[in-house]
Amino acid sequence: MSDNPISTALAKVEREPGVRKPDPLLVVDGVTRTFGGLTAVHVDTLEVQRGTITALIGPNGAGKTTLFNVISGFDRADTGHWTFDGQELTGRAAHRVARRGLVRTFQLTKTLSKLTVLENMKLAARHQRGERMGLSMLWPVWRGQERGIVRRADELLERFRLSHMRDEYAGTLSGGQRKLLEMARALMVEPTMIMLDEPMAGVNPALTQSLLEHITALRDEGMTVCFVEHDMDVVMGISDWVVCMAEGSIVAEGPPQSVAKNPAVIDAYLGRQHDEPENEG
Ligand SMILES: Nc1ncnc2c1ncn2[C@@H]1O[C@H](COP(=O)(O)OP(=O)(O)OP(=O)(O)O)[C@@H](O)[C@H]1O
Repeated sequence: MSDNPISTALAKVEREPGVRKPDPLLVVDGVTRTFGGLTAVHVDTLEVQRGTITALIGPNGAGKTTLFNVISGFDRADTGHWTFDGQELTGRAAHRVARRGLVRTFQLTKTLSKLTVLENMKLAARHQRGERMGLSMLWPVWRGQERGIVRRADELLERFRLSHMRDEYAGTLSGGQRKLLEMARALMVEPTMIMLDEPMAGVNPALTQSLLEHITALRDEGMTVCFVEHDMDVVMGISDWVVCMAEGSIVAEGPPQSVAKNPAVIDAYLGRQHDEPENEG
C-alpha cells in the first residue's frame, strides 16, 4: 500500500466485507441485479474511500462488470440504492452519473474507428454531458464550449502521449493506444471518480507500465479510482484497497497483501477451478 495519508487512514479500517470507510465517496447499499434466475450481483454494502485506488477482483462471472454497469447508469438494479459524494445516484442514466463526476471505461473500448482521435474525444464530452443536438443551434454558446472541449482534449491527448495521433482515425491505433484513448475520453468531464473495467487487458508490457503510471498519477492528483483487474501483480502493485467479489457478493476486502492471503479469496478462485475440470482434450 502506498504511503499517502488516505492509505494510512485505511490502515485502521477493519478487513471485512462491506466495512464502512472513514471518508467514502461512493456508498452502495443492498444492490441486486438478476438476469432471469441468475443473481449476478447481490452486494449488501460497499464503500469506496475517497482519493484511493480500489481494485475490484474476483473470478470470471463474479459480477464485477455488472456492478460497474449498474452504478455507472449503463444497467438498472433490481433493488438497492447508492450515493456518490452524498448525492443519490440510484437509477440515474449514465450521462447524469457522469455529470455528477463519476465516469467509467469498458473492457472493450468504445472508440469509434471511423472518427479521428480528436473527434472521439469531442464525442465523449458530448455524451458524458448528455448534450442534445438542439444546443448546437445556440451558436455563440456552442462555439465557446467547442473551444473549451478542444482545449481539454488536446491537454489530455498530450498527457496520454497521443497528440501525434490527434487527426488520425482511431481505427489506426494499437490496442494499447485505444486503452489510453478510452481513459483520456473518460477524463473529458473532469470526473472525481473513474471506474476502469480491465484497463490493462490486451495491452503490451511497455504500455501496461505507462497505464499504471497514469492511474497512479490520477490518484495522486486527488481522483478516486476503482478498477477491475485480473492481473494480481497489477492489483498488488498499485491498489490501496482490494475488494473481492464471488458469485455476485463481496467476500473479502482489505489492503492488497491481506486480501491475497484471505481464505475467502483463495476459495473464490480455487473453488472455481475445482468446479470446472480442466479440458484436457
Ligand atoms: N446481460 C446479461 N444477460 C444475462 N446474464 C448476464 C448478463 N450480463 C451478465 N450476465 C451474467 O451475470 C454474471 C456476472 O457477469 P459479469 O460480467 O458481471 O462478471 P465479471 O465478474 O465481470 O466477469 P469477468 O471477469 O469474466 O468479466 C455472469 O454469470 C454473466 O453470465
